[in-house]
Amino acid sequence: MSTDHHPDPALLAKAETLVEALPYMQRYAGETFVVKYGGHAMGDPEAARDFAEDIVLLKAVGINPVVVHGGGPQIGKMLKTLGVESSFVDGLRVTDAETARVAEMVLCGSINKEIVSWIAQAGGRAVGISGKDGRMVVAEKVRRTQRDPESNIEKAVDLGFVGEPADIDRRVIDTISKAGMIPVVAPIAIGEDGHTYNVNADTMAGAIAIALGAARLFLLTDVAGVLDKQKKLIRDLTPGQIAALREDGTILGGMIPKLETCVHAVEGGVDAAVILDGRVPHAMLIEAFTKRGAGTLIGMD
Ligand SMILES: Nc1ncnc2c1ncn2[C@@H]1O[C@H](COP(=O)(O)OP(=O)(O)O)[C@@H](O)[C@H]1O
Ligand SMILES: CC(=O)N[C@@H](CCC(=O)OP(=O)(O)O)C(=O)O
Repeated sequence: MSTDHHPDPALLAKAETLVEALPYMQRYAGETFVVKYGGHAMGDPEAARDFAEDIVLLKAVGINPVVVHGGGPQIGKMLKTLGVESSFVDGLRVTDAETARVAEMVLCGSINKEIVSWIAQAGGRAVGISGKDGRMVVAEKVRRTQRDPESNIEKAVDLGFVGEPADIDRRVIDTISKAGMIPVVAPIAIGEDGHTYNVNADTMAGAIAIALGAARLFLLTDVAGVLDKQKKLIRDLTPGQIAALREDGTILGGMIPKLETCVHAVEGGVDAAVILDGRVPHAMLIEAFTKRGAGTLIGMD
């Protein structure tokens, strides 16, 4: 028997990490975390394995994780293979009937089932669904206008079958979560008109987070979080500060709809939304269970 009372420092550090996580685990037990896994964050198999382990760990400590995934780059690749032209307006893919068919095939088919498999490999039980299943998400057609550069007149642009959630029935997700399983949702919805609608994955995740009264909305992407003009990570933001950063041109491109989703979510009752780097190993665990956190946290003033 050892008489040494000082354990290996490396083991002690591991134990301390677990103890540091305890108050966070206690705080979040029984709460819902909605996690959006973006198409860009999805590329690397190693990162995908870490992501799946984090999700299974959240479930194991009594949190209800709900995964909403993207797949924009993968849809783009398939459309190219099939010779279908694709364009974007304000970060939204213009979706005709053929594009909607391909988006549904890629999102609900290969990507959704791949994530379900990763979670299974990490020891969890995931159920892959789309917004159509159980009539969970009923979408309405997105209406946009654009200024014509020649006449300077605002004109309506038809994005086709691009939808935004108008009505969410949480029963399917609740049933899966209560059964000890993890819902994995593809951002495809049904319209009142019976058509298939393509929904931006950030928008879908935000709407589901509000409907579930989630404690956290995590948006996993391919940057460290929101960066300032010097490319330094901004750790905390409020809706007011986001409006100012948009005004001065710090926030551009895909970050604009992402932050709109975050503001909408926290104003809709989600405690906080966090933009995280999905390429960083275990970014979600660092954010949820350590004092340091990771990424940019958006909360109310
Ligand atoms: N201030 C900013 N901080 C961080 N990223 C920004 C900022 N402004 C614009 N971006 C861009 O937003 C991108 C993330 O949005 P997007 O490409 O739509 O992500 P995803 O495909 O994961 O949903 C970043 O890769 C970056 O190019
Ligand atoms: C309407 C619309 O733009 N839908 C998106 C859905 C996928 C998505 O949002 O994927 P990421 O999160 O990986 O970008 C699209 O067709 O690309």
